[in-house]
Amino acid sequence: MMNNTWKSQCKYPAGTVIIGKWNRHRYEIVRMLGSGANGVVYLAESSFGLTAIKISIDSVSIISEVNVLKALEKVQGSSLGPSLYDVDDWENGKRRIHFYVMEYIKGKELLHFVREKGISWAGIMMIQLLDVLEGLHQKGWVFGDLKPENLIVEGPTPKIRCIDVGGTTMRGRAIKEFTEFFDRGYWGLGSRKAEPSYDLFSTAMMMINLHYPKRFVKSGNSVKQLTIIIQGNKELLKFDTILMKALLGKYDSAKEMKKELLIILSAGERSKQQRTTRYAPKPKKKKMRAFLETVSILLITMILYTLYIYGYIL
Ligand SMILES: Nc1ncnc2c1ncn2[C@@H]1O[C@H](COP(=O)(O)OP(=O)(O)OP(=O)(O)O)[C@@H](O)[C@H]1O
Repeated sequence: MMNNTWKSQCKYPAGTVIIGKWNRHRYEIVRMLGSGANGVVYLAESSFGLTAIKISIDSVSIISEVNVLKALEKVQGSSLGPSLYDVDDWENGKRRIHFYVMEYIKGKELLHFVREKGISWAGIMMIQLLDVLEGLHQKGWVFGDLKPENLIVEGPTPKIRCIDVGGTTMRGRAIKEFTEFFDRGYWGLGSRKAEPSYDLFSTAMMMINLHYPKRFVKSGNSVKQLTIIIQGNKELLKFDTILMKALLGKYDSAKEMKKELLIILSAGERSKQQRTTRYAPKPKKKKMRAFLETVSILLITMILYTLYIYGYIL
């Protein structure tokens, strides 16, 4: 983990040019995107277009994140993490800096997106996430540090993407990075062993967080506390059974959780449609009848007219 002195030494102004020692690609810093425990991320112009470049003095953390990005790319059909473009070192006169270059993911943080577009998007985003998690788990990985800040919704057709893969851990090992609110160990509801149920717990906590943007701390019996929280929100209550199952580690796979979530979401859609049909005025049927009448009259008139012409000519 980098300390603050190292972090401040990884700070560069806009216009700084980074040239890779080995691959010789050139990157011009546009601005800082953010900094984490292991490095600083910049937006940079390059021959790849606009990219995000993560720099660090810690080669081990860079290598380990690069390995995770490579593994994520191998998950069939998944584009959860950013694509990896380049890995290199930069000698800037003073010291050697390690960096990797990835796709710049432009979008809104999950919490902002749901706040802006409406809470009904929360379930849809969770379905997308569960889909990707299933692929990831099958490849032997567990995401680990799932939280809304790490998830970005991009594109005109909203798609969930992840900007921090630092917590991704091989199945069976101890989770590398976590955030208390989303960590089942903190809530006393399971271990920090990397297994699918760890991610599913975090997914359930994320769903809770989307409905309760102000996070809360553990107080007393976790199961009781979380049950009261879920039941205290009308929207969240619809997902009661699924959330409790995920919190208690009752799902073996993301696929199973996704299936049950889909059923709840589609039942909600159906009842919404029924409500609209029941209360909406019914001018459509009348319009249709009038249209059919006009068509019949026109047809009959045309037939009579043809017969008349035919008779006249004869
Ligand atoms: N590929 C990317 N596209 C767009 N923004 C990015 C990308 N990668 C990182 N960022 C931005 O840079 C910030 C820092 O990212 P980084 O992965 O270093 O750390 P973190 O997620 O904040 O913390 P930590 O790694 O300690 O959990 C992110 O919060 C995000 O705003």
